[in-house]
Amino acid sequence: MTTCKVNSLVTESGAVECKELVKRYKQKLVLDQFTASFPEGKITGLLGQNGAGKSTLLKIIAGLTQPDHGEARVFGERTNWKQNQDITILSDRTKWYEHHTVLEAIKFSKVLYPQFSLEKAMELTQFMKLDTDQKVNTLSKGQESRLYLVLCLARNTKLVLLDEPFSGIDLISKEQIIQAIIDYMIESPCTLIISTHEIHETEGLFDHAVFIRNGANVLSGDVEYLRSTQGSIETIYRGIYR
Ligand SMILES: Nc1ncnc2c1ncn2[C@@H]1O[C@H](COP(=O)(O)OP(=O)(O)OP(=O)(O)O)[C@@H](O)[C@H]1O
Repeated sequence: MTTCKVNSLVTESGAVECKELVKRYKQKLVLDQFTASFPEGKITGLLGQNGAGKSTLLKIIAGLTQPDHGEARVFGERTNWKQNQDITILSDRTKWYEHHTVLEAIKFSKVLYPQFSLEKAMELTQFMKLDTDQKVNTLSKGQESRLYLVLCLARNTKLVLLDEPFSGIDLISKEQIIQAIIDYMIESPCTLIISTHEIHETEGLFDHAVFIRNGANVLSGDVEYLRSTQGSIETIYRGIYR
């Protein structure tokens, strides 16, 4: 497949604008002039194979790591620590609240984040079928992923970055989580960027897609437009990474 960028049909301004981001770890080039726009109020799938640079990119957008070159702007501002209250990031390596119960983890989040909604957290906890009295360190991987998602979504930030929220989760749980995200977006619209290499199950979730290969944006655009011109997201993905 040829490398190209598709102009999005979405007219909203980019909530996140990345320009010529370069990131190296020692000699390894991880982001290579990465440039992309992530539309406001939409769900963007950040798609790519293992090691493509997805997590690194999300960390730069969240201001957790700095690029060597280029810039990321979130709602018009260069990423900085002050935006912490406006950005939620769910990292696949996050380990939170291990000795707390689910309810204690929720209450602790309320202390940490002023905008955190206890009401929304309890609603999501019920939907995700989590036992509020269970200790976090006894949760299965799938239950743990559900809890992290509850804690992220209840923070009510304008930008939510979910790094591999579906990894290690069974199909039914995945579908429930996807439904929870869709419901959440209807009730509390925000800008959501989700990194994943699980295209098949998540295809219907995305409004916008960015395909990253070897740290570069090789294709991006409105999902409906991509589908109408190039086929399903899964077909496009196979074409890019085969
Ligand atoms: N702190 C680090 N130090 C050194 N190398 C790193 C570091 N973080 C990431 N890398 C390397 O950067 C490359 C991109 O990693 P990254 O985690 O961003 O990819 P990814 O697309 O999120 O992968 P996956 O889908 O497997 O999670 C990989 O080769 C990884 O080994």
